This record gives sequence, structure tokens and C-alpha cells, in this order.
Amino acid sequence: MERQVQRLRQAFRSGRSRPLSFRLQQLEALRRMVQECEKDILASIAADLSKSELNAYSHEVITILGEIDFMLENLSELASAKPVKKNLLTMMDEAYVQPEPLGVVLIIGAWNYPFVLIMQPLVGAIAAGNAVIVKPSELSENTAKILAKLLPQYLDQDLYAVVNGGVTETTELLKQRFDHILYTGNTAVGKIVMEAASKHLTPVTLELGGKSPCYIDRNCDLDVACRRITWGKYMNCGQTCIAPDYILCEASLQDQIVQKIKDTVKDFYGENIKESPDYERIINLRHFKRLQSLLEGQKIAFGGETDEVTRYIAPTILTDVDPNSKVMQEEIFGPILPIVSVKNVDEAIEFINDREKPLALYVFSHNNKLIKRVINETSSGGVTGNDVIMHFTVNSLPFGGVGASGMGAYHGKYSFDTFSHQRPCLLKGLTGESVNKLRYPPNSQSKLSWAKFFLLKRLSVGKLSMLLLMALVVVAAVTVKAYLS
Ligand SMILES: NC(=O)c1ccc[n+]([C@@H]2O[C@H](COP(=O)([O-])OP(=O)(O)OC[C@H]3O[C@@H](n4cnc5c(N)ncnc54)[C@H](O)[C@@H]3O)[C@@H](O)[C@H]2O)c1
Ligand SMILES: CCCCCCCCCC=O
Repeated sequence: MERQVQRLRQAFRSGRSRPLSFRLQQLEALRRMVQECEKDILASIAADLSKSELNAYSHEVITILGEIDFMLENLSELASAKPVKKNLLTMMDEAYVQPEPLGVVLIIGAWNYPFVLIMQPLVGAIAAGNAVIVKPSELSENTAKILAKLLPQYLDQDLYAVVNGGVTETTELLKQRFDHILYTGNTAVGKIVMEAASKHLTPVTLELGGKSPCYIDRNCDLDVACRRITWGKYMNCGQTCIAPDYILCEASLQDQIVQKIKDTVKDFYGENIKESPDYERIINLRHFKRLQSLLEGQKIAFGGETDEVTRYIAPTILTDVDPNSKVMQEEIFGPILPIVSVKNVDEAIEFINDREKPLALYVFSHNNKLIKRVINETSSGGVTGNDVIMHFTVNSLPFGGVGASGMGAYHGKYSFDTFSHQRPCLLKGLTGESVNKLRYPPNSQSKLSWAKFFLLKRLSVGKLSMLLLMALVVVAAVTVKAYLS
């Protein structure tokens, strides 16, 4: 591992990854890879998650093609130096922020969207000019293998590498020195990653999980709300980091919600859900058993059927759920949807604020003021009002958690920024020593007064030019008057 990281660092130091032309060429190669190898990529995702290839395309490949296109279109603007406002002392100088690559970065992905969670940060890291090691999840082994096979065929091999493996390999990898680590996965491992990174003072982006609440207001189109929730909850068999984890609503809405979700499940997946190409399976036996145990002692209003051999768990709804029960203590990450009753929106807000900050928050209501109130009085990684999941798809929005659901963000411009250092640059000339005397010893009261004038007066360059122009006009008027008289 050490040698591999060193090899990448050497290639980074050669400066090869920096020119925009090189970055664009690598991003184009990445796009070619996705297009030319689409069949193999889809087959791998499909095999890992018992997913149809159509769903593999719409859940994962579309996002990546969109992200690559965004970077290709916007890279030159993102990477350009941004001039900044100056003060009176620096008005003759050049001041700007120059984004620069961080160096060698590590991207660790999770299994539930195994292609997106490696490729989307990789696009940002390449765009920002870094060397990159990606470590796909060992649980989605087919996608891990295809990434290890394809990426070196399309990308510069000295700058970009794939390391496959499980805990042992990742632990070894984390001993190395990186310039940034972006990790996606559960909170417990997030802490391990952060601790390892701290040994080298390496900054981290942690894309973690949590229980994302979904509040349904009485004043709401329940048909639409339930259709959207059904889609977001049972997509990928509930194994989505921003799936609505549980519903909060007034007790009187509970039965209607159950009925409407039940009807939608039938519309989406048919009478025999097991036969539906759109309904996935649980990733492994450990997660299957964990999910089964969450059903124990619960009132199952819908679903609940399980099949260990195929790791099938039916779309399930639990009603009258006790907030202290096990299903409400951990992120569900499966197709089980508890409904917890609250008296009103005040109680919903209190319920959310009594718990860790979630990765996503959903509110359904016709009342925009109520939606805004819930947003203003709670905190979460992201929010979608009157829908679920969709904020993930807008790459002009930063995607990430807050508090226990993570730190930092990526997607689009935010990926570029995450993998860049915003370097402040001030370029002065070698003249102007008379003004500089103000800061050289010996200090005096009068120097301090001048320094205060120059540094604290809220005089922008614009205002100063206006003042100079006015002074010029006055001088010209006086001169003309003197000439005429
Ligand atoms: N915020 C997001 O974007 C996002 C996206 C997907 C998943 N998630 C969250 O991830 C969780 C599910 O993922 P998971 O953790 O089961 O995925 P996982 O098991 O694939 O683990 C994630 C990564 O951590 C590595 N890893 C596991 N144990 C390790 C250890 N002891 N030391 C070092 N590395 C280790 C794995 O090899 C893998 O690459 C859920 O909580 C979900 O909400 C978050
Ligand atoms: C069109 C919907 C795409 C949804 C992709 C969701 C990815 C979530 C990543 C976290 O698990």
C-alpha cells in the first residue's frame, strides 16, 4: 500500500494532473468508459443488488453521466482564479483565490449504490486535479471488480488506482498519509476513518447515515405524498442512505396512509412482489437478520413476509410504533416503514430535535409556511419538501450530512471545492514603501491612526474611484472658473 500511495504521490508531484486539458481528457475518458462498458457495469450492479439493469441505469449511471457533463462544462470556471475585494492598503495589488488540488486523496465507497458512491466523488477529485485511490465496498464485489478492471483501462494509471478488499486492506490503507479522505458508510466506521486520518491531520468528508424523518401534515394530498414516499422508501429495498426512515403524522392519518401505501405498492410491484423486476433484495444475511429482528414485537399493518433463502423482505409498514422500540433506535436501511403518531407539527419538530441530526428530512404539506417552519426549526443534512430523495439529484445543491449524519459535502461544484484548497493569493509590487512605513517599527499614535483610516474605513475601491472622480470634477470646475475670470 505504502508503495502504491508513494507512486501516486510522485505522479502528482510531476504536475501532470494539474493542467485543465489533462483533467478534461481524463473526465472524457471516464465518460467513454461508462458509455462503452455500460453493459458490464449494469450487469455488475444488477448482480450485487438483485436489481434490474433498467433500475441500475436510472439509479446510478444517469447520475454519473450528469456529473461528468457538469464538470466538463464548468471546469474552467470552477478552476479559475477568483478576484476578491481589496482594502485601501492593497488597492494597487492583485488579490484572488486560486483553487489548487490537494494531492493524493482516498475515496472509500459503500455497497448500496456501489457505482455512484465511488464514481461521483472520483469525478470531483479528478476535476480538482488530484491523484486518487478509490476503495469500493467489498460487499458489492461485482461492482468492485468491474471498477478495478475498467478504471485502469481508461484513466492514467500512475495517478488513479483502485484498491479492493475488506477491513484488513482498508485498515492498512488508512495508515497511509492522504491529503483528503472521503468516506461513505456507517457512523461507527466513520469514527475509525476520522481517527486514522487525524494521525496525519488529514481532512475528511464523512458521508454517513441516520434516521431520516418524514412528517406528513393533515393539510396534504395524501395520494401524492404516499406515492412519492412508497417510491423513495422501497427503492433499492429501502437500502438508501436518504430513504424516509419513518413517518411522523397525526394518529387520525395513520390508517389512510397505510391503505394508500398498500395500494401504491400494488401499482408499482404488482400482486406478486417477489416476481417484480423493480423490487430488490437485502444485500446479505447479516442485514437480513438485523431487519427481521426489527419486526419483533411490532404491529405489522402491511407486509412483514420474509424469505431467508432469497433475502426477500416485503414492503412493510408498522403502525402505532413506540418511539423507544428497537426499530426507532437505529437506521433501518431496509423496506420497513414505522409510523409514529404525533399530536401536531410542534410535537413533530420536538421529536426530530430530540434525536441525532438526520441525513435528510421530508415534509409533506399544502402549507408552504409549515414546510418553512419545519426547516427553520430543525436541522438535517438536506431537505426535500413534498417529495423524497430528490435533493440528491440536483447537483447544484451540496450533498452531505450534519452532526451524526456526517461532515462536508459534495456533488457538482461542491465536489470540486471539497477536493481543492482555496488558496488566497496577494501579489504586491515593490513600490509604495511610504505607505508601508505605517506598519514598520517604531510604532506611533499617528501611524496607528493612519492604519485605522486605511484598514477600518469602509471605503471600497468603487467608492474611492467615485471620490477621486468627484475631486477631479471640482478641480476642473475651479480651473475653468479661474480661466474664465
Ligand atoms: N451519506 C451518504 O451519502 C451515504 C450513502 C450510502 C450509504 N450511507 C450510509 O452507509 C451505511 C451503510 O453502509 P455500510 O457502512 O454498511 O457500507 P460498507 O459495509 O460497504 O462499508 C463502507 C466502507 O467502509 C469500509 N469498512 C468497513 N469496515 C471498516 C473498518 N473497520 N475499517 C475501515 N474501513 C471499513 C468498507 O470496506 C467499505 O468500503 C448506512 O448508514 C447508510 O446510511 C451513506
Ligand atoms: C433517480 C433516483 C436516484 C437516486 C439515487 C440515490 C442515491 C442515494 C445514495 C445514498 O444511499
